[in-house]
Amino acid sequence: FVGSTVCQSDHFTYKKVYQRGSSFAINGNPVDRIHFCEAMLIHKAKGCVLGDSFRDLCYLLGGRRFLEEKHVKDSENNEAESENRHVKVSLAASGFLLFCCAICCPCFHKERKANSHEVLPKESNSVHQVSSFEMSPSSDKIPPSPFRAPPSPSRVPQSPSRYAMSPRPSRMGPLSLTMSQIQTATNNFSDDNQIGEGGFGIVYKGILDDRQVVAIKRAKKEHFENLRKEFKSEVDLLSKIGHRNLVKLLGYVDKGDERLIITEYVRNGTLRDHLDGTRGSTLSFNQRLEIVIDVCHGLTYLHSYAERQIIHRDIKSSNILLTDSMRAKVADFGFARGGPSDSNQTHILTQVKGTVGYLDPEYMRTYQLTAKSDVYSFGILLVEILTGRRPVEAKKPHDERITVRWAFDKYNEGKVLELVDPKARERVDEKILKKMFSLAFQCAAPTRKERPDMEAVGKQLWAIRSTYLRRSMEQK
Ligand SMILES: Nc1ncnc2c1ncn2[C@@H]1O[C@H](COP(=O)(O)OP(=O)(O)OP(=O)(O)O)[C@@H](O)[C@H]1O
Repeated sequence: FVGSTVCQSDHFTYKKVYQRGSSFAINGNPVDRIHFCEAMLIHKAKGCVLGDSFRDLCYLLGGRRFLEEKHVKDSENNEAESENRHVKVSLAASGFLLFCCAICCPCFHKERKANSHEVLPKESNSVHQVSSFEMSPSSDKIPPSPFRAPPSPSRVPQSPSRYAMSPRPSRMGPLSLTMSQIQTATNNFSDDNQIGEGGFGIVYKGILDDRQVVAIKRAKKEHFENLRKEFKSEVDLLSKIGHRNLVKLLGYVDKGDERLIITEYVRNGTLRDHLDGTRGSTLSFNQRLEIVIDVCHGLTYLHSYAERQIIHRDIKSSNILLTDSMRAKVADFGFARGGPSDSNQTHILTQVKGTVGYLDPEYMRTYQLTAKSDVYSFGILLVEILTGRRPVEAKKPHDERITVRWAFDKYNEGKVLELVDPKARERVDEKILKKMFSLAFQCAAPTRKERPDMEAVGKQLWAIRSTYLRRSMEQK
């Protein structure tokens, strides 16, 4: 069987040979099924109508099923194996490489306008409820949130002992709480105490005996087994870090059928809430600047100053919590993992995890994770905070759906003022805006070598901020 379709300027073909499997090609270049379906998904988001055979082939586009054939294993401990696999993955992806660069690179896009493709999203319908996911090799279980699939313990080798489950109930951090104290603190996990829900489970507000207010994340029981690694990862990494721009771990419970993570309570909602205006007032430019500087400081600490480098992997506006004084704290370390442990290693080869719209396209393509993947997400976040738009806006016209690309086009047309969040309260100097967008595009460059590290980003942000403050003083 040979299937063929043309979407925009791309020609998709696949062949199914009896008892010999299938082969896939885009514009004549062989690619694997994952990349084939990802590319189809991008075109689908742009309005290309797929025939039944293509829909079946990439069954559940926008869901996870078509990702099941990805056989990439976590390989922190097996460098030789991972390098081999890397070669295989790279070879499989080579035909797709040019195509992918063209769609993911805002810089590339300028030259290729006539022949352009959508940037990234695998799940463009995710936009208004962007949620984390991981590209897991196999998972028939229903993911806890639409795009967050549970890991697959059967195929993914358990990572080193730092992720291994302790059979004993364990607590750490300054708090040592019993289950009954937690039940009292949360009114027996009452709905009134519920403050949010994510892929891991429900988050409750708890008030301890000494009136201290805490946030308690309770793993969903139905995904218990699958969330083990995420739980351990979050607890383990959070316990090793301490920075004012990172949510503090206070304790955890790992007993019987309960997995709870207790962190400091950050009471002023998420950055996304503030961008949406659901918290009343809207953010001033200075507040936006200070928030991104805080996030940048948190990430700089994780990447360069923590005991061991930590890559967050899920930087997004709903994971940035704000205090009453509008200082930002990075939360949700469920997908975080240690960076390369040895200085000869440039990257780690691992499953793709993160949130649609914020995911580094190079990591998606090669499975090579470095701290620069966080830099990419930070670039997307920067565009989001300046424009107020989510990374993917499915309800906008086609050419505005991928916010970073829309912004890049406008920027190149010299229309930077049109990019500013209409909810922003003040008019900001165009030169300052240009510097901010330019920095965002550097961070969201298609390959990691083009992106600055977080420390360099911080320096640029400080310089922008001092220019902004100077100009504001001059205007008074
Ligand atoms: N420490 C905290 N203080 C105050 N509110 C919190 C805290 N942690 C989480 N929340 C609230 O709970 C919500 C859910 O958080 P959680 O980290 O579980 O999921 P998420 O990041 O929104 O989604 P996903 O898990 O799919 O990435 C957050 O959006 C936030 O509103």
